[in-house]
Amino acid sequence: MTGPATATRVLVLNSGSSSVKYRLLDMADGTRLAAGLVERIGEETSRVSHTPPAGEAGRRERGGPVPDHAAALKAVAEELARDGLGLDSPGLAAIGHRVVHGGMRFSAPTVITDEVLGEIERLVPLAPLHNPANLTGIRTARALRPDLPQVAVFDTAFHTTMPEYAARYAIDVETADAHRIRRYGFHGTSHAFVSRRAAALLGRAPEQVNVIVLHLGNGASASAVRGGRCVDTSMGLTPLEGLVMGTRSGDVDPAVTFHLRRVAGMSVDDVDVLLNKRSGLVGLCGDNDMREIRRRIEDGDEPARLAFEIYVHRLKKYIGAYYAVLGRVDAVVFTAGVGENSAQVREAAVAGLEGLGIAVDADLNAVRSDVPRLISPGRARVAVAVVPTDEELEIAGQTFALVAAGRGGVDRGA
Ligand SMILES: Nc1ncnc2c1ncn2[C@@H]1O[C@H](COP(=O)(O)OP(=O)(O)O)[C@@H](O)[C@H]1O
Ligand SMILES: CC(=O)OP(=O)(O)O
Ligand SMILES: [Mg+2]
Repeated sequence: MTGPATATRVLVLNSGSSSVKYRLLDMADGTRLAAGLVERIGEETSRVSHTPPAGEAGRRERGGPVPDHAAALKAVAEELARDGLGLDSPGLAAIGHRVVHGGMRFSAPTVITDEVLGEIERLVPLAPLHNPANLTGIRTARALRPDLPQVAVFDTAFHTTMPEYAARYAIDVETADAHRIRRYGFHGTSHAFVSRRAAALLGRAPEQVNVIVLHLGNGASASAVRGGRCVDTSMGLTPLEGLVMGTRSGDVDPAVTFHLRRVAGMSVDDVDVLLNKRSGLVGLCGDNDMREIRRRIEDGDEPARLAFEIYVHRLKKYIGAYYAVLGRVDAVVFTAGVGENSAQVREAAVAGLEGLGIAVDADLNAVRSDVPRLISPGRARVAVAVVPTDEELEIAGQTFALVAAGRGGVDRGA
């Protein structure tokens, strides 16, 4: 086996509740060696799609049940081995894992020890949809390659720079502190990557620009980034707060919860499921895919139209709020599945904001492309941009930098 001096490959695992996304990169030159997705884990109709070094043309797909995350990781290892890139192949320097909740403690990528694993476990109640899957991914990968550094890259890390007045909720301080209740924020790996790329698109250093990043995927969040540091973000204690999402409500009056308990006799778990899984776009119109919602709107479907309007109204409110927070905004940046692909969402979200210097050029907005691009009119005071996110690439970069430097992550204590 090649020694650590020449090991430059990083495997990234992004374990979701029912899927595992993975990518194998050679960090020496940034080559993507392989990538893939295991979907619908735990169902009869699971699917493994694997893209080998040859690229899309060599893509392999197979069905058949993948009962759990351990089986999913085994399938990933098998697919990689078929390309001669198995977990025991020479050159693998580390495995980087997306971990959604890192609490107050982890503000940088961190080498995973038993103790770090215990802390991620302790944070499960704050990210019940995400951290358990992340943990299974880590445990399985460690069992397969116990000798290899495994690195956790936290969604919350980028947001640890928020000032106290943005991170604290206005609730009784003792209760909040006793139960670690505060705004943590999520999708930080994406917000960090996209805000940096946006600065590059403007031809300036990240320290010189203020940007509003709108990460609109299944989960969605906004952040205000001043000079490369996050100063506010829309997700909170958990990834439920803020924007309207595929299945999550985003902001609601917390009294909705008491009301449903008292009046509708719903349990806390019922309300949890309602707000996390049966709300957002799916709760409003039955569909959580923006493409389908747009098709229905074209056909004159009223619930789909209203769902769309609620979605973009919330987005517009956050753009305005973060404009006020930042004072000066250099760019409003759209990213993730909806942000990168839906010209209608982008147009509707900034409609009427010309007074703030924010507008899109209809022709530029209509262009379909997978590279970072400006969509605002030439002379606009505020640039509006589409910048594709790449969480896996960012995780690989952070993982490799940490391993190459041969040191542990910043650990600020509990
Ligand atoms: N062409 C498109 N037009 C509008 N929305 C799209 C398009 N392609 C993908 N999307 C949206 O992107 C969402 C998924 O975003 P993505 O960032 O991949 O999600 P996640 O990583 O959170 O699972 C889908 O729910 C879909 O609504
Ligand atoms: C934190 C979060 O919401 O992640 P995702 O968008 O992957 O669900
Ligand atoms: Mg995502």
